[in-house]
Amino acid sequence: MDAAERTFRGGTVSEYLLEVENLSVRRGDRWVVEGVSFTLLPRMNMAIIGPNGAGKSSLIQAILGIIPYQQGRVTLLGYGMGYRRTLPYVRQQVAYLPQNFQCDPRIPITVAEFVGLGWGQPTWQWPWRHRRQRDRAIRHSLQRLHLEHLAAQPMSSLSGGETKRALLAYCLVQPRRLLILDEAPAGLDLRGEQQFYDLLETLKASEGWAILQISHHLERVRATCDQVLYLDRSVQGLGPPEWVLQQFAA
Ligand SMILES: Nc1ncnc2c1ncn2[C@@H]1O[C@H](COP(=O)(O)OP(=O)(O)OP(=O)(O)O)[C@@H](O)[C@H]1O
Repeated sequence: MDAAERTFRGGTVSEYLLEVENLSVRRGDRWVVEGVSFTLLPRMNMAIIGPNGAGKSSLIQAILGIIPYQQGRVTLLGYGMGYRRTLPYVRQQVAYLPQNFQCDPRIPITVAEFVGLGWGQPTWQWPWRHRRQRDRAIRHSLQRLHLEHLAAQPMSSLSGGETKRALLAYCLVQPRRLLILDEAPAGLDLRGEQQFYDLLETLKASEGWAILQISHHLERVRATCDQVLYLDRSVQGLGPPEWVLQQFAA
């Protein structure tokens, strides 16, 4: 049941996909994120920009529950991220593409198996009942990313560009509402980066994803994003790309 459905059933939830309220994160003995608030609408593409060490990755990791936050509130699809009962449902709606992802060669996982990790059913259902459905979803996802010929290869043997495509296949293997990217195309050459973003735009349009992305590529942010958040521990600017980039990243 998502936020729209809960509204339909008479609940009082907002139209936002993601709401971050007054979030503060401590790492070691320092506050690295302080009092950050913003909202994300369905299908919106928002970039988080800012200097090195500004707290961008920490903010995203706290939103995803990878690291703890000390103050504030995160609401995804109308559910507080702190509720264990709804967390598996909420997590299934979100995919995260980390910075510099590389599969450890000591982990013997094939590309198809890796993509399958993105496919989830509620935990109370028996997994083997869905095996056919799952295999079909993996095959379809690999086909869409032109990775069928690599399905049985170890993940760790893929090139940088192929690894990014496998990550997108992982996102695509089931319907999702939100993609969170932490400098996802880092490490690709210019052509690879262009191909990655073209693919992302195509999939965003076809899948209806909202995107929250950390980026240092200001020209691309200007051309493709709806909103920009300039972070330097706290929010320095939030608004349309033209305005934020002119004010804070000139
Ligand atoms: N595991 C950690 N323990 C302690 N401090 C950390 C840890 N990880 C990051 N930090 C510190 O938190 C601050 C914010 O780091 P973070 O990686 O969130 O910034 P960022 O804006 O994503 O940086 P970059 O653009 O360089 O990737 C930095 O000062 C960093 O040194």
